Amino acid sequence: MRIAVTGTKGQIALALMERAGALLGVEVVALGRPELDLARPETIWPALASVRPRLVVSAAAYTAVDRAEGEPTLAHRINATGAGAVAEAAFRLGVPIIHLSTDYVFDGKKQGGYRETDAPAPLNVYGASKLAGEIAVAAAAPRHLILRTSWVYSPFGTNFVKTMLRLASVRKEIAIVADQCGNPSSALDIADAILRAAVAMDEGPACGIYHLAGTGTTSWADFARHVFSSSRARGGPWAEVRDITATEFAAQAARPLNTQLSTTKFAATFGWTMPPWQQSLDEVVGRIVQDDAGWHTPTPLPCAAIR
Ligand SMILES: NC(=O)C1=CN([C@@H]2O[C@H](COP(=O)(O)OP(=O)(O)OC[C@H]3O[C@@H](n4cnc5c(N)ncnc54)[C@H](OP(=O)(O)O)[C@@H]3O)[C@@H](O)[C@H]2O)C=CC1
Ligand SMILES: Cc1cn([C@H]2C[C@H](O)[C@@H](COP(=O)(O)OP(=O)(O)O[C@H]3O[C@@H](C)C(=O)[C@@H](O)[C@H]3O)O2)c(=O)[nH]c1=O
Ligand SMILES: [Mg+2]
Repeated sequence: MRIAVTGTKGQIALALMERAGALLGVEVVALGRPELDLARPETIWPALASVRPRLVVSAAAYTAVDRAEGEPTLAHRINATGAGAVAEAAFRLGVPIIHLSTDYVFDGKKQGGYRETDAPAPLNVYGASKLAGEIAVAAAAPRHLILRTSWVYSPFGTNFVKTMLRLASVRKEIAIVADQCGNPSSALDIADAILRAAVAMDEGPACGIYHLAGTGTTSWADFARHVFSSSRARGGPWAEVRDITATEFAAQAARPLNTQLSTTKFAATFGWTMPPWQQSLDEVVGRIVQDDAGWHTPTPLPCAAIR
């Protein structure tokens, strides 16, 4: 099965390529700028048509949550109009689409886990643009899965885990928001889930919105604490975490306080639950610490070795 994924350097696109690479008979073709530019919808059909995929995974997006507050038009063009054009192209090709969305479509005021039937009410521009994207995708492509995930981290690209390890290599203590809760999700686990859903979509008419996230809920502060204990155990950087409130952190974009996602619908439909976040995080931290010699104090090389 040939899968086209949007975005060439995104976390989920790279994770999908890695995970599909281990499977016989699955090929992933990544499409990104300049050939496929979500901000230039006229590029989308030619790029996707040239690949002739059996399934489209729509993973590229404008994901800079704070920057989006100052660029609402661009965020909507990419995350809503662009996503809709990808879905239109999938429909025209006669193939299903799996589109990625976010926990930030919710306002975070619910106690407990959000279900697919709960009403979205985004607090920030990014969340509003992604909600508009969900609506555009569903309208353009009847054979769609919209997977809302959250707090994505991986060995790839930019994410909270890598930011924390970089900060810890230069700071002893880091102040981190402790009053926002959610489900950290490994992009590698999400890729495994996408591949399962892809097979089910190929065989039947699965469609609709599904929540898909790591098992277990935490705060950003406790998430960081776990990153540091895991890194420290492997000789990587670590720092003390000081709890602060979101109000104290004063980010540009408002963020929801609780976006725990209930994943029972995905589990019941596709027979798959993501592992506990701590387990997946340990694996990812291990890879980051091992891969990046920059976290360790460099050992000076003897002159002979340099020559
Ligand atoms: N990161 C997270 O915590 C979460 C992400 N999601 C959603 O999951 C999906 C994947 O996220 P993730 O892998 O983390 O994303 P990343 O931020 O890692 O990557 C985003 C990708 O989108 C590409 N992109 C941005 N603008 C355009 C454009 N105009 N045209 C084509 N490509 C573009 C980027 O390209 P380039 O590399 O060239 O910049 C990059 O490859 C997104 O839909 C996101 O909204 C949902 C919940 C949480
Ligand atoms: C860097 C840093 C962040 N924070 C806070 C800010 C924020 O409340 C929280 C997380 O910050 P980030 O900017 O990494 O996370 P953010 O960009 O809000 O992450 C979101 O990205 C989008 C794409 C999604 O879809 C969401 O699911 C979610 O993962 O941590 C600190 O408290 N201290 C720090 O030193
Ligand atoms: Mg961010």
